[in-house]
Amino acid sequence: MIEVTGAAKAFAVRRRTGRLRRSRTVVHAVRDLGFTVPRGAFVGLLGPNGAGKSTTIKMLTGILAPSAGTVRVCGLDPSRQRTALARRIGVVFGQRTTLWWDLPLRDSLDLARRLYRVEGRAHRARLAELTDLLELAPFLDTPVRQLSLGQRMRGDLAAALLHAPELLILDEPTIGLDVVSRATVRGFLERLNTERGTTVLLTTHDLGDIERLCPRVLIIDHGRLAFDGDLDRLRAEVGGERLLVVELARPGPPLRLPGVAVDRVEGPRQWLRLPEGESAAAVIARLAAGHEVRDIALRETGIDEVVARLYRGDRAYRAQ
Ligand SMILES: Nc1ncnc2c1ncn2[C@@H]1O[C@H](COP(=O)(O)OP(=O)(O)OP(=O)(O)O)[C@@H](O)[C@H]1O
Repeated sequence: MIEVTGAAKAFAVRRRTGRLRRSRTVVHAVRDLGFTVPRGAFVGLLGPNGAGKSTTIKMLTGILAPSAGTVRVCGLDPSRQRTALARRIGVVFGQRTTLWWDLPLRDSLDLARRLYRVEGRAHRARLAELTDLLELAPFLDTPVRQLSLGQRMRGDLAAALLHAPELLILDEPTIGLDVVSRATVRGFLERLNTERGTTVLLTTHDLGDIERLCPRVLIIDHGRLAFDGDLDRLRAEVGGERLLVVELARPGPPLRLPGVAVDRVEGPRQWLRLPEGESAAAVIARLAAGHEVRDIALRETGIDEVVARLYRGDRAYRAQ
């Protein structure tokens, strides 16, 4: 469905270097990027700010042409065959709406139908289905500007899906949404993928989206693919360590145990980092032998921390 090979995108930027002087520098937003997404997949695209996610999405949707390499989506060259591609994919940018601000949602959706040339009967059936799945009925006749962010996002999803695209590309679809709206949008995307077989690629900073929806994650860092795999593998590779949170009877200096690093000390509490392969039971036994311990908890590294470590470059990863 998506094939990206050796793709790069560079921007020439003019910077002020003095009162009158300008210099030209080149920003490499994406370099030597390669990945494929098969039909029916649900893939999350992650990366720190400025990593190149939006640039990648713009190349996939044909808004930008790559400076080098090839990008193919649904067998088409996005920047050269943008109109043909638009009939086969749906795109939603969480920060922007494609709906008409002053029109009721229903009219905006009707305009989308004309844009995509969806025939009347097919449109009605599809609209009824999307209205049901996205619970649009209570606000179909409300002008878009009066909709809440969550309602507008559901409207945007409907507009992007009226022409039944094979591939849905989303840029931060849950940004700014409250817990309930986020759950509705996630549930909808999951059904779209499992029941309809629509391929989905989404970028997000929300790791809850990833954990809930994406069996596979691509991580971009400095314009390059830094990881391609599932979250368990990411956790195993980057966040293999576990934390032992120990509460001692009284505050004291950092504990000294062979091979165990003390991460943090707060009064009688200490956070110990267990090296990979080290048995927690053995460390606890050693600890209990020499100290008065009130409480102990073992914590796996959360996925947020794992990703933060990867972004900080604690360890270097290459996509496989
Ligand atoms: N039109 C442009 N002109 C110049 N530089 C650009 C342009 N678009 C993006 N860049 C630069 O390319 C790099 C990648 O930007 P991009 O927007 O793709 O990152 P991102 O991963 O989407 O970030 P964010 O999470 O903040 O949205 C950044 O350094 C950005 O400043």
